[in-house]
Amino acid sequence: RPIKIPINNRHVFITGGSSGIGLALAHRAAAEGARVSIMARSLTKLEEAKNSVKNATGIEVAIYAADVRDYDAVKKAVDEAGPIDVLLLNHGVFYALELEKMELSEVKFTLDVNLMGCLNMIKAVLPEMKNRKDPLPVSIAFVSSQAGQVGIYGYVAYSASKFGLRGLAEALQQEVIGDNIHVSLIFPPDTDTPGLVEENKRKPELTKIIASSSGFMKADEVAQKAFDGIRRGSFMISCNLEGIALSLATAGLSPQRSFLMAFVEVVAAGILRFAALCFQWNWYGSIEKWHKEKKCGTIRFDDSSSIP
Ligand SMILES: NC(=O)C1=CN([C@@H]2O[C@H](COP(=O)(O)OP(=O)(O)OC[C@H]3O[C@@H](n4cnc5c(N)ncnc54)[C@H](OP(=O)(O)O)[C@@H]3O)[C@@H](O)[C@H]2O)C=CC1
Ligand SMILES: CCCCCCCCCCCCCCCC(=O)[C@@H](N)CO
Repeated sequence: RPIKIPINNRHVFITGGSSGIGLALAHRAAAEGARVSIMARSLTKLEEAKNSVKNATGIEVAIYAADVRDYDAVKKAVDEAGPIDVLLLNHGVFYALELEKMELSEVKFTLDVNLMGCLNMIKAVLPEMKNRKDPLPVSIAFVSSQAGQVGIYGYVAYSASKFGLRGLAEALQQEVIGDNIHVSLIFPPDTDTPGLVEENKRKPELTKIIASSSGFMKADEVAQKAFDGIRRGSFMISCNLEGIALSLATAGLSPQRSFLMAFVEVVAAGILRFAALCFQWNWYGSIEKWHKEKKCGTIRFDDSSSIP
């Protein structure tokens, strides 16, 4: 059933709040009159973020330096910050690279930060969130990715971590609904952030081709969509038009609050499966073409290298 989660005057705690989407979320939360706390590893980046929010809104953000992989550090930060009304699990690491070229340590790092990091946070926050005195509904929201709705070339480890969040969120929602806690998953497309600039430096060609099926957004637009969805208590929050299609096509057995959206999901299911197959046809076409070109490329290279 529909609900409304207020943001104004509530405590919003954002992991990875010192950069990119997290920083945009911090700006927006402050602008909406929330008390804001941000957490990340680098204290320098946290202080810069604090200043930038202060300059833009006049609001003093609380900062916590901790690694989400370290449960004790996370627990200490959360205890210091006090009761949380909106927990935004936004921290994340990503490199686009074929599994073959990725070190196993990088795979493990991705899963540890993106998936276990969220579980550490939730374990630390949940007891106090459940025992809150305030009867208002509260939120736990995850920043996933469109690569957490469909597997994409180059994102083996990353997609695994983000698909993991979906299972986590579906199960968690059933466990916490009795405490008026509402779970959301946010699914951004490629978004203009320092993290993406870094990722683009060594992104496989095929990852670029396939990911370009969806749009490109500004971090601030993603933050706006995120808070609109959190306020409505939406389980799945899409950020652009392709994202809406993707969420409808992958609705599966996830909960739905809006009767209108439930109706659209049912009616659109067949045609969206058709659209999904067209996308797959296209993507596998690109993969086939790329392999062919690569083979030709090798032959040409071999030929020229045999010329003295
Ligand atoms: N940009 C994009 O194209 C998209 C991004 N996303 C998702 O959005 C989220 C934010 O991405 P984006 O803003 O681009 O990333 P950025 O790299 O710009 O920022 C990541 C933030 O997470 C923090 N962080 C990273 N590792 C840890 C850790 N172990 N413990 C605590 N904090 C950590 C970073 O701070 P520090 O390094 O100091 O710890 C930083 O504040 C991620 O979950 C990402 O997967 C989803 C779709 C698209
Ligand atoms: C049936 C309808 C289908 C609709 C179109 C589907 C389009 C899918 C495109 C997926 C793009 C994934 C981008 C990941 C961004 C990200 O997370 C990174 N920048 C961070 O690593």
